[in-house]
Amino acid sequence: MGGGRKRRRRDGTEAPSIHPRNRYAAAAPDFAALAELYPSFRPFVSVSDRGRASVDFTDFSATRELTRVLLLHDHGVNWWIPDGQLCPTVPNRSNYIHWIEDLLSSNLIPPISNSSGRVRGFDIGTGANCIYPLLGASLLGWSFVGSDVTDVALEWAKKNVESNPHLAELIEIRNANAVSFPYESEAVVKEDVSENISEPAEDAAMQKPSILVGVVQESESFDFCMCNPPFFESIEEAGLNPKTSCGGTAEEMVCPGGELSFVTRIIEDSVSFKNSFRWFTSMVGRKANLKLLISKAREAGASVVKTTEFVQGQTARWGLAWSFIAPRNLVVRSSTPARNHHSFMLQGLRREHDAFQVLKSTEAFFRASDLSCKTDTLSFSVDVTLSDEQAEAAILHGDDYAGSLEDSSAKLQSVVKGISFRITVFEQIPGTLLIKGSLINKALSGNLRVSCDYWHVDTNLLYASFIDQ
Ligand SMILES: C[S@@+](CC[C@H](N)C(=O)[O-])C[C@H]1O[C@@H](n2cnc3c(N)ncnc32)[C@H](O)[C@@H]1O
Repeated sequence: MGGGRKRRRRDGTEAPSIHPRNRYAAAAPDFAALAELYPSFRPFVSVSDRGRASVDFTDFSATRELTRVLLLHDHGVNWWIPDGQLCPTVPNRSNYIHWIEDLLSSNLIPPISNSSGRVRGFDIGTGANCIYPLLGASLLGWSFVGSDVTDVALEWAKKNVESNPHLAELIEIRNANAVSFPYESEAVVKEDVSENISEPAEDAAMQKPSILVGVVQESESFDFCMCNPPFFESIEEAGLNPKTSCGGTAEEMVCPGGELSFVTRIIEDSVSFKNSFRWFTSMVGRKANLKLLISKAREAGASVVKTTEFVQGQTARWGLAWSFIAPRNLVVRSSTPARNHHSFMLQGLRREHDAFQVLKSTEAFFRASDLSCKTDTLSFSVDVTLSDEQAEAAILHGDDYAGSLEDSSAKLQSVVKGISFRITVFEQIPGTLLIKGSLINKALSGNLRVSCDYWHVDTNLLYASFIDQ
């Protein structure tokens, strides 16, 4: 999210960049230095005539050894997986962790009470590699429940936790097959009705393992859940990327209905845990599915939906987050006048909070929401642009405030393009700043209210974030 220098794709859209807090953002792993330090890694590193060290990513053993060495060297984590299991790429997986960190630190929705005071996450389908709990615990001290359904994943996830006594207290591995019955998952109930089958819920659950319902206990609460779902409907669809060999068995990569079905079930289950999770999140592999899932989360009653795009080699991946918790700064759309500018004063600021610092904070604030920003330090202004998805989400966001969901799909179809606004910071006297925002593309008359509301919501949050400082 945000930060870093953005690359442009051929179609002119911005390519996502590595998260600025990712430890590999400044410099990619140094294979030669790692080979010096770790003799077991040495056979997998070749050095060109020009002295450039490289690793053959089409070799599973090389990819796995690189992951092992990076986890050990940079994260102090002991790790291994058996042949053929999905091998995670440490820099890519770290981006998802940092995006969640951004969601948790945003003021958008209030925190949920958590007795330990420690961030607690639920990793759906943690895999044999257990990568997200190991990264979240080692990088940020978070605690996790990691669930899975296959024997090999459960066995190796546990082994990976036990090999790290310093993290073992923080990570619990849970078998999602061993659900606590009886339970009534909406998904199961709906299915029984639609197929007119009078099977007991247990039998239906045997066919489709539980995801959250029955796995999460009633008394539990989590700051977030995350998931790298089985993306594909068949192993043929999963195919093989000839440029890499990250392994991955059918159990890991495939499920009936693919990611759309899997993440839909998470959304359906999330309704039963509206107040037990602050954020529900999942990775999504297809843009078309992302759009459908945004709508499904809204239909399920989510009050906030956020998305991001992850940098993931040649393959595009998105992050989807939703919550049922009411946003802190409610702006009632129907009563918000359709203005194309808005301003407020910040008074009594400390000396170090001058116009320049506030301008930089403004930029950082919007970048943290994954909006594209261009700052002009001469005019003390920052231009903020929403992507099409963000604009769509803004429209839907607004509908919830207005309390009407009926016309949301119609509005979704009238795609809003090119929403951007300018925030300018004026220093009135030391300690007093005027923050002014105005729409840049006023030609958007039909969507002016939406754009203005989006800006209005975010400037309220912006204001709140200054007050918090
Ligand atoms: C794509 S893998 C992700 C593994 C790991 N989290 C990663 O990012 O490399 C998906 C995982 O979901 C697991 N899975 C499938 N159905 C599940 C369910 N109902 N509950 C929990 N895990 C499930 C699979 O066994 C597999 O380990």
